[in-house]
Amino acid sequence: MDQLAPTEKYSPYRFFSAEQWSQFRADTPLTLTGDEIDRLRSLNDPVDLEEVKRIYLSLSRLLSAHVEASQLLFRQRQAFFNAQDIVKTPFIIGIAGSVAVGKSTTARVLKELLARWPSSPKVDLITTDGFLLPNEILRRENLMERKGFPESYDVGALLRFLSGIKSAQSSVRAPVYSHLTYDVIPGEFVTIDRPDILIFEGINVLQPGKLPKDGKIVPFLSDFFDFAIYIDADEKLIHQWYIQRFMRLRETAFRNPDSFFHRYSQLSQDSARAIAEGLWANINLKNLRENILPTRARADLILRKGANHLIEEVALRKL
Ligand SMILES: Nc1ncnc2c1ncn2[C@@H]1O[C@H](COP(=O)(O)OP(=O)(O)OP(=O)(O)O)[C@@H](O)[C@H]1O
Ligand SMILES: CC(C)(CO)[C@@H](O)C(=O)NCCC(=O)O
Repeated sequence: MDQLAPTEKYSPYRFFSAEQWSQFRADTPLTLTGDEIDRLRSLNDPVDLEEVKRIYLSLSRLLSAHVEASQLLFRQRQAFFNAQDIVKTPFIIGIAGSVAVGKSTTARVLKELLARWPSSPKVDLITTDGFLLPNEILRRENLMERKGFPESYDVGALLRFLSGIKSAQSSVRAPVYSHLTYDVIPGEFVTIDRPDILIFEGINVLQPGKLPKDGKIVPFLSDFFDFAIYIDADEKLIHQWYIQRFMRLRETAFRNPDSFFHRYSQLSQDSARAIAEGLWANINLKNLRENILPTRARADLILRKGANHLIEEVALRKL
């Protein structure tokens, strides 16, 4: 693993090729069909049944072991306190990585696989996009070019949300973001009601908390996580995926007059590409280098993708 495994002996991780990793699937059954995978895939991400078998079944088996262990610990603590009234809290999985690296596809595939475990757990998925400050505030604070940077999120709301989930509150609300309008949808929320597992996905989930207004240090979002995954790839590849996705969206979503990027569907191919290159270089790449990649070493598991979006290497933290 060129960038990940300089000297494994002194690294907190163990490194596996995709082939080695796939062996850990053991007898985990394949519970998804090709059609179901087609529906879960994001634009541009070629995940298929082979990839689910190669990578995701072993991951599902590993996560099942973690969930079981945390339930055992929960029961032991109940016995320790001799208290039956302690409520079980959801197991939270964080998924981090660059814009356009494929976090949403991974999160959706995992959600479906985990929900198909024999115990049929209730699995919910939330992205941190909903916790971005509305464009109105970003404009006022001159932060429109900083969308996705730590200061563009409502960190207090993120922490309140996770702390509500972790304290087993019923009906915890999360705001919703629209990629079409490029803004938080006013007054729209999803309600999360005591799931067994919550998958929490976003570029910022492994970042330290710092309230934008007063710079005060607050807890890490990941203090609430039971397991954290980082999706990794060479920055040149992610760049290519971002541009390809933008150019595809230009032919599809941007045609919608309600799209924030509608004007880019009217531009020539070259001008649109120049816009995409600018957004990548000035916002997303900067954010990757300054704020996202530095959080990689905080993950329990790193999935490293190669040229065709397929995972080539896996790093698992030694306990
Ligand atoms: N401007 C847009 N218009 C419509 N859909 C978009 C737009 N930008 C992104 N999307 C879609 O919204 C989803 C999430 O996009 P986002 O930029 O949050 O991706 P991400 O989660 O950072 O990247 P990925 O899931 O690829 O890691 C993806 O399926 C993407 O294809
Ligand atoms: C919403 C985020 C920050 C994260 O998903 C990202 O998709 C984004 O909009 N980045 C800002 C630059 C851009 O438009 O690509």
